[in-house]
Amino acid sequence: MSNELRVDNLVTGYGKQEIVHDITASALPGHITCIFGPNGSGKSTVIKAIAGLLPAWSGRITLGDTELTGLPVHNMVRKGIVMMPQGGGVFPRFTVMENLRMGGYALNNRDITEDRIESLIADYPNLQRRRNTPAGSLSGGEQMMVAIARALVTDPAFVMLDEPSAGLSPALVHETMQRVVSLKERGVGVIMVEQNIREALPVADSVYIFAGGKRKFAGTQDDIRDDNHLMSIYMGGT
Ligand SMILES: Nc1ncnc2c1ncn2[C@@H]1O[C@H](COP(=O)(O)OP(=O)(O)OP(=O)(O)O)[C@@H](O)[C@H]1O
Repeated sequence: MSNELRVDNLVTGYGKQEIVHDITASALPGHITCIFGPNGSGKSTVIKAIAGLLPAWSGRITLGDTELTGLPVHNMVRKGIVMMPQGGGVFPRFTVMENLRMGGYALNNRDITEDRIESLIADYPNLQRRRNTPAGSLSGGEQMMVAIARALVTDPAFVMLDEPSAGLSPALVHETMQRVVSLKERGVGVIMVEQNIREALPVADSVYIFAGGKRKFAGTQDDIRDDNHLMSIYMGGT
């Protein structure tokens, strides 16, 4: 498929330690692809490799017909793939606007960056009001909004979110998932690593489960719900 983001037979790790063993997965624009699995199963490692933060030891990363394997982060951003790290990665001493401008660094065009920020921030009234406030003084939920908005400044085709619900109250987790759905509605492909399966599963168009650095399941949320064995082993019986 022309705009499909794929990893094929990905192997990677840290130092000499192989963490991800031959994982194949794909994601579509305008879809939410969720990756679930126990702690330490390699979920974050896979999305770091897709983002260009970790080299692929073997295997391929492609977007449609474009080869992405081996590209550094700033080139991945130019190809339309951005990642929001665990915790959002917002710089607390910088203002909301300064954080958003950092999202546009790879564009290398101040006017486009400013225009994009203005149109994005219009969707986030809380951030609009606090645009000159240091991000560290915002609530956890607002900081997550800064992180998501910052990921959108380059107008990406795919956004990878590493545990966006971590540390948020149940109400904010729900709001964050609604934001994720709104990304999909804009046509953005979302790849989301999540521990909060209860909130994330209902918004997922496709689901992967990783365990021990291997792919254990690929399918839809309905496939998972129908599989009692999977539910009890990997999903905590949710
Ligand atoms: N920077 C690093 N250096 C060395 N080992 C690492 C590094 N980051 C992660 N690991 C190891 O890689 C393995 C997989 O970690 P990863 O973060 O991908 O797991 P995960 O499935 O995302 O789980 P979690 O939800 O706990 O983050 C773990 O054993 C972890 O200790």
